[in-house]
Amino acid sequence: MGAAGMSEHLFDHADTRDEALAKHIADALQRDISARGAASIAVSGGRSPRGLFLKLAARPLDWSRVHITLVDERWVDTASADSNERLVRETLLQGPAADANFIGLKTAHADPREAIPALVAALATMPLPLTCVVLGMGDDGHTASWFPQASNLGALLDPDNPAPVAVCDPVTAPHLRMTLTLPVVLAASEIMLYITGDAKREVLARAAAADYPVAAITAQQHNPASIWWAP
Ligand SMILES: O=C(O)[C@H](O)[C@@H](O)[C@H](O)[C@H](O)COP(=O)(O)O
Repeated sequence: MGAAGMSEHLFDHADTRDEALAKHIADALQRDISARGAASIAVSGGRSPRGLFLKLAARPLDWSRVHITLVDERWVDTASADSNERLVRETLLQGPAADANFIGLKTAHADPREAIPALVAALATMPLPLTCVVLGMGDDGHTASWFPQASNLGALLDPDNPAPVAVCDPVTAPHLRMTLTLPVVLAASEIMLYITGDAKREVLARAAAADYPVAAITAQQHNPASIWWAP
């Protein structure tokens, strides 16, 4: 399924995949803690990563030196079942990992565009470039909140976009979104694509030919992603 340079980690069970990826991420975070005193990660929400987050939270790390943010967020109250922040708080920011520094992408602003200056300032407090970015992918080939029908998709995927975050109206999915832009993701030390199920594996395989937004990750060779797949 991969383009040149991408490594594939294929598992028989989601549980073993999650265990292996949690260890891989924790090792990367530990390397940055040792090398620069702090580490950073952006994680995706959605339905898939609950098991990964529970396993990652259980890894022994000095979590007070870890900075966590989201790849993207739905513009809903953080108490909503659709909130990615809620998922991260309930699964990843638990036990010792509750000491991590978390920056959510949802503010109290009714209009997400008004939140951008505050979010840019908040993200600038993280150790950058990010140590890891964990991307999910939708059946329509979106990743982050880079949705195929979004009117500003070109800007979201512009490698020279100076804005680290942007608002996206997905058109084909509920809720306005706040999302990291492509340059922030590509600048990370490691990009992981976290993919579950045969249908998504097929989407990934045709991403470049179909010009899906996820091809901005899979068809570039500047910073090849690793794929972590389970049925
Ligand atoms: O908030 C979101 O919608 C996401 O962060 C999004 O990019 C997600 O990773 C994919 O849509 C896959 O979502 P599922 O895991 O729910 O299939």
